[in-house]
Amino acid sequence: MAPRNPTVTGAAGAAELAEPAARVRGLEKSFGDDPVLRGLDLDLAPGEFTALLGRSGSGKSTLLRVLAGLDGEHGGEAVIDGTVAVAFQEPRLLPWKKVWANVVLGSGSTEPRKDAEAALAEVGLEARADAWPLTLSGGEAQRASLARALFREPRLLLLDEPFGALDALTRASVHDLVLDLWRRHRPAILLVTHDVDEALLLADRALVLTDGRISHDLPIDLERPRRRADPRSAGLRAELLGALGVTPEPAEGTEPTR
Ligand SMILES: Nc1ncnc2c1ncn2[C@@H]1O[C@H](COP(=O)(O)OP(=O)(O)OP(=O)(O)O)[C@@H](O)[C@H]1O
Repeated sequence: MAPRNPTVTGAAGAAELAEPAARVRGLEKSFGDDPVLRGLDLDLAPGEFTALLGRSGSGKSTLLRVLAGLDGEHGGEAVIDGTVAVAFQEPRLLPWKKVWANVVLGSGSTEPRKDAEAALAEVGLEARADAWPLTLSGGEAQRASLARALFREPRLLLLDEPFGALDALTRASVHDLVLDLWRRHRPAILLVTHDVDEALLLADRALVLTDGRISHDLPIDLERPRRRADPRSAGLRAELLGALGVTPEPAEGTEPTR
């Protein structure tokens, strides 16, 4: 994978960094007569890891789709400063192309095989470069999907429940991988998740989407050890669960919010 864009250093780079990776103002989105997003405002800072929580049907995926430019018309403004990449819960790899070809698909790389191998090595999947996507395990497919998303060095990486379909052990290893990739490439990340503990583990900031707007925008202690169920996050955890209408439980572990 190419190194991060060197233009982010120096005076011009500082000005570039000051621009939010995404700037959303008064975003409105309806399906038929049903409004989903109702005047939503949001800034995502460069390099910031943000988790987006909200009850089922609150519009999280709709917001991601608008940011990714995958949805048609909307009201208000959504400005993305730079390249955007998306990874979904179901890795959308083309089954008729080998894993390596999926990674560099549409990238215009002049040395696609070499570039794909480097990107796959970064996610620990170099041995599967010549595999067909349908032969990958869920965790492997998600790693390939991350390699493909990061290959373009996006300034904004949108993750729509990318860990949702993985078993607990695989999920933990992909969590570690995402944190590692984020630290190395430093895109701004917007992660949709139903799991408050996952948000507290991974993100710098937690948002809750309620009634078409960001109802809670909570910073997470950046100095904390990034581990599950860290007691320092207990107050914030209770606040987020309260915002989602879930009764907090004292037990550790995953807290589904649907
Ligand atoms: N293409 C579409 N056509 C019609 N309605 C849609 C469409 N996409 C989403 N919706 C509706 O918009 C609302 C928000 O959907 P969205 O998928 O954004 O919610 P979500 O918060 O991501 O939900 P979940 O957590 O269950 O994935 C829902 O009521 C959904 O039925």
